[in-house]
Amino acid sequence: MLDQARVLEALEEVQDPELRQSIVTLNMVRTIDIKPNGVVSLDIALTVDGCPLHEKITADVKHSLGRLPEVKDISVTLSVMNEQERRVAFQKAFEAAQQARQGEPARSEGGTRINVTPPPPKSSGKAPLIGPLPGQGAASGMMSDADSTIIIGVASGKGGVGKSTVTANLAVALARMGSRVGVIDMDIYGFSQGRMFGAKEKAKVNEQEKIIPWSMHGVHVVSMGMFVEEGQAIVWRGPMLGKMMQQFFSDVAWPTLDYLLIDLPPGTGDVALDMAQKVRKAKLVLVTTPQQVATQVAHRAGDVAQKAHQEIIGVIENMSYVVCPHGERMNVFGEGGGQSLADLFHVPLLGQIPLESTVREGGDKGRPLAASEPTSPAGAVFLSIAERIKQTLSNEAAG
Ligand SMILES: Nc1ncnc2c1ncn2[C@@H]1O[C@H](COP(=O)(O)OP(=O)(O)OP(=O)(O)O)[C@@H](O)[C@H]1O
Repeated sequence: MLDQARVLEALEEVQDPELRQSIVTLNMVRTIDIKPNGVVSLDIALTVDGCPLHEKITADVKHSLGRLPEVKDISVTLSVMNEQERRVAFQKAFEAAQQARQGEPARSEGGTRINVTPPPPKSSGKAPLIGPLPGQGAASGMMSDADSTIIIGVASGKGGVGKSTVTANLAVALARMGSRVGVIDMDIYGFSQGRMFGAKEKAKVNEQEKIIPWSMHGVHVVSMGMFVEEGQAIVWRGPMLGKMMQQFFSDVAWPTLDYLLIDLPPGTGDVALDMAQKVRKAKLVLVTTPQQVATQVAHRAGDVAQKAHQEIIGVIENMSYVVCPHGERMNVFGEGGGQSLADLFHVPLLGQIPLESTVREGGDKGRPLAASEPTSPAGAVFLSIAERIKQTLSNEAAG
């Protein structure tokens, strides 16, 4: 007999593509109505209005329910969670990711799985390579609270807002100010730091069998691009991604660093959750564009960070305006998104970066603008943001 329990059971396999958990676990299925003629009507609550993934969720729901022989037709209505429901959903996603890491084997959904595990370092078996789960003792190296490297994750709610561009330019700007800077390109599905920094070489290991980071424009960088070509499909899920992050911290011959920036994948998926849990001292910068919809999605990334008690140090608004030939500013993508996101989290808006073709060209040519044209309008903003971050953090350290 077709009842709510069977419908829910069938829906278990449908995941929120961003939170990577079942829509049932996340309480996204609000109502189920089953008519005697086999028509099933559902109300699914999205985590945020304008969720760009609603088509996928609807298609997945229809696909899963369509496999039940008694189901003759499916009608899906989408609504939006309120603040309280959203918080519960994020908490559940967070807890599920935590459980998944405890011993679950790596899963792949087909496609290429690339094992980048280098030969075990000589120290393996002695020091723990991975940061502990909360309450499991002290972490080691750059993941530990004791190490003085300041770790800053660069996050965005959605792709294409310029998070990788901002990461590269901020790193260069910090290095120009005399800091020792590293970058981990954790944007596993869309890694681009190799291109942005102009690095092409594949991974090399030193005598201790640790990966030697690329070193360009005064910045040390590791990326998936050391192992595979940009654009190559990589299909990895939770625990495997956690392992990747572990390797990028522990199995790399990092020099002493003042700052380590982490280019996170867009959204609030496994990597962001993982970093929040493993690298508890990591701080976060949120990148958004001026549009309200981008801000709403970035809000989710910030929400997850706050759940994990991760400090958000500020918001960077990218593609904020175009400088016209006579010097006036034109807000092509609207305005106010960065400030309203900053206000939501009670953090400063660290800077507004103009939309400039030189920014894109710098990224494509492997010469970040902060290195090639630091006095251009956008170059100067990158430097002022780096200055502001440095100042904020040293004020914090001074108490
Ligand atoms: N301020 C800017 N002016 C002009 N072009 C920009 C600017 N910022 C970023 N871009 C361009 O926009 C595109 C997307 O930027 P980028 O790859 O940094 O975004 P992203 O948020 O990291 O995306 P994803 O997470 O999907 O990889 C790139 O072509 C980049 O050169």
